[in-house]
Amino acid sequence: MVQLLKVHGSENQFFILDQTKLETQLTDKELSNLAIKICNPDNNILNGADGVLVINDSTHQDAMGQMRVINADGSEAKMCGNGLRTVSRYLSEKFNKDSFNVETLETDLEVKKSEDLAKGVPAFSVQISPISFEAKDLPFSYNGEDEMIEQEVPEFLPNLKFTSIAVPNPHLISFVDKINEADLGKLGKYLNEANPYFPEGVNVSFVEILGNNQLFVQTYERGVGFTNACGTGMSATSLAFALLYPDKFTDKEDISVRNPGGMVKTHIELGNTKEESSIHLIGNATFTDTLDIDESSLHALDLDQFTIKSTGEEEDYLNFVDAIKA
Ligand SMILES: N[C@@H](CCC[C@H](N)C(=O)O)C(=O)O
Repeated sequence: MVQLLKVHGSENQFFILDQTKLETQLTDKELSNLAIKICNPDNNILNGADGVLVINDSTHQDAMGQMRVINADGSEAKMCGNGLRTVSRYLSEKFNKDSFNVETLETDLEVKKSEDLAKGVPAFSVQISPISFEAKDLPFSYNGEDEMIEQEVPEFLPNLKFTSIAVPNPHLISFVDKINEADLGKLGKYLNEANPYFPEGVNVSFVEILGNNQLFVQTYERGVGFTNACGTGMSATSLAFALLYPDKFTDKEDISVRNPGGMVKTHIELGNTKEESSIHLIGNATFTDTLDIDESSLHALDLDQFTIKSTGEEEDYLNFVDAIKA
């Protein structure tokens, strides 16, 4: 028997698969097909998810495990901030450690257990790195520009300005007075189909500034569509906020970032260059259900065979969300 977990960070939903527990690891093709099937809400497995987080042994000694991120459409991303918090909790409980490194596709990231956000709402703080603004790292192409910072791009939407940051997955951010979901959906869809600007697609976030060090972020994710929250998106947005709105930002305090699924905190320290800045993302790591299945059924993608049990944690999370709304 193998056990998968259904988890979320700010209701950005994932299934965790610990490949180290399998006799035969799933191939990349099997992982991609698993994500497409299990994440599709029409298949009625806990209402689907935004992706699958795959845990492997680390390829070297400095990290306690490796995280891979497979989006709901089967594509692979370099990073996932909300997902990394849940993987950190999983590894922390597996190895009984509160502070360690997790290997991701581009680099090792420092993670550590934080104070619970509320009763029954465990939280982790994760480093978000590396940071790049360079067109080649997103990648994007627009009028031969090397970077896109508070740039008007009428081809995207008139009257808005856009900033693009890789952390290292790609983000396009626009600060708006009021989020227009229809515009966000249209632009997100356009930039994640074949288009001349972002050949590998991009996560698109619209941001409202609610006050000093207070943001609301909504994201249309590459490989997924609208999500309740995107951790790397809220992290890249917080850096853009610190750089573009110095009168509203202080590094003495965390930034509070609300999202449709709840709230996270980010901590930004600006560096000598913007790329040398540091970003930490702090938020819930909630395990909602366990899913048991024979390894053979998993390889055969016979997902009707899951035995599913609730952990009871979601009630505490929803109480926390009610409390922050009050
Ligand atoms: N939800 C994630 C980001 C997941 C990857 C993204 N869809 C991409 O393709 O870059 C997060 O919390 O960061």
